[in-house]
Amino acid sequence: MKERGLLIVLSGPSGVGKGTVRKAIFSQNDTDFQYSISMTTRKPREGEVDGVDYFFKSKEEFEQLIKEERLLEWAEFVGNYYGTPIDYVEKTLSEGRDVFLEIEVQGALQVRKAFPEGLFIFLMPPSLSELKNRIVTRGTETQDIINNRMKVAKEEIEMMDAYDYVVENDHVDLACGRIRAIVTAEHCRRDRIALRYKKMLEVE
Ligand SMILES: Nc1nc2c(ncn2[C@@H]2O[C@H](COP(=O)(O)OP(=O)(O)O)[C@@H](O)[C@H]2O)c(=O)[nH]1
Ligand SMILES: Nc1ncnc2c1ncn2[C@@H]1O[C@H](COP(=O)(O)OP(=O)(O)O)[C@@H](O)[C@H]1O
Repeated sequence: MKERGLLIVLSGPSGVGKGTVRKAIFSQNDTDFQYSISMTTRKPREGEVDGVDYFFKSKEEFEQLIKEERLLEWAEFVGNYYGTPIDYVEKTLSEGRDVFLEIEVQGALQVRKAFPEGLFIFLMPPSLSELKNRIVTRGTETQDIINNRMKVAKEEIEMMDAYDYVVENDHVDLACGRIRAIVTAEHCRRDRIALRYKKMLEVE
């Protein structure tokens, strides 16, 4: 039987650079994690493509998915729903492939309950002023939303104890390197109990 893949969860406050770091990780050719595309009721931003960046859903469609228990986790974040389709995650892990989720903090805490064996990484800004700077320079949000996101960000940073690792996103390349190193180390740690190595001993 194939061993299950590793569920990797990258979370952290809005604007810290989760999307940027995730895209940088997946742009590297030797990345062999599978990205789980989320569902959202948020309107697409310019350049975003349905089925690539998100599966864009109406509020009614999303509520139906919740009712049918087709989401591993979901959260309402600054006025929109976001959620992870459960079928893709289960299928991919059972094929022995690693799944990578990039989600906000409430959702990550739900996943921790469902998958305590997952690898939970909190992406940390170098400072709160740098976090605000990143949200402002991205230019996708109004002043009201920025203030709201900063308030939520402080509450989210308080939740970092629930994670296995904290990675500072000072420079995108450095943050990616740290995440890849953590995943590699986690695989090596789990290899201690891996069936394929135990089986080696059975061969005369
Ligand atoms: N709980 C949960 N959060 C998600 C999911 N997909 C994306 N998010 C998070 O929702 C938040 C808002 O995402 P988005 O509107 O794309 O804005 P941005 O990430 O700040 O550019 C971010 O913190 C995302 O990481 C999901 O499936 N579940
Ligand atoms: N290490 C970094 N240094 C400087 N700017 C960054 C860094 N990482 C991300 N950014 C910028 O910060 C803004 C927010 O990043 P984004 O990936 O959208 O955050 P999140 O997905 O966590 O909300 C973007 O304008 C992005 O280019």
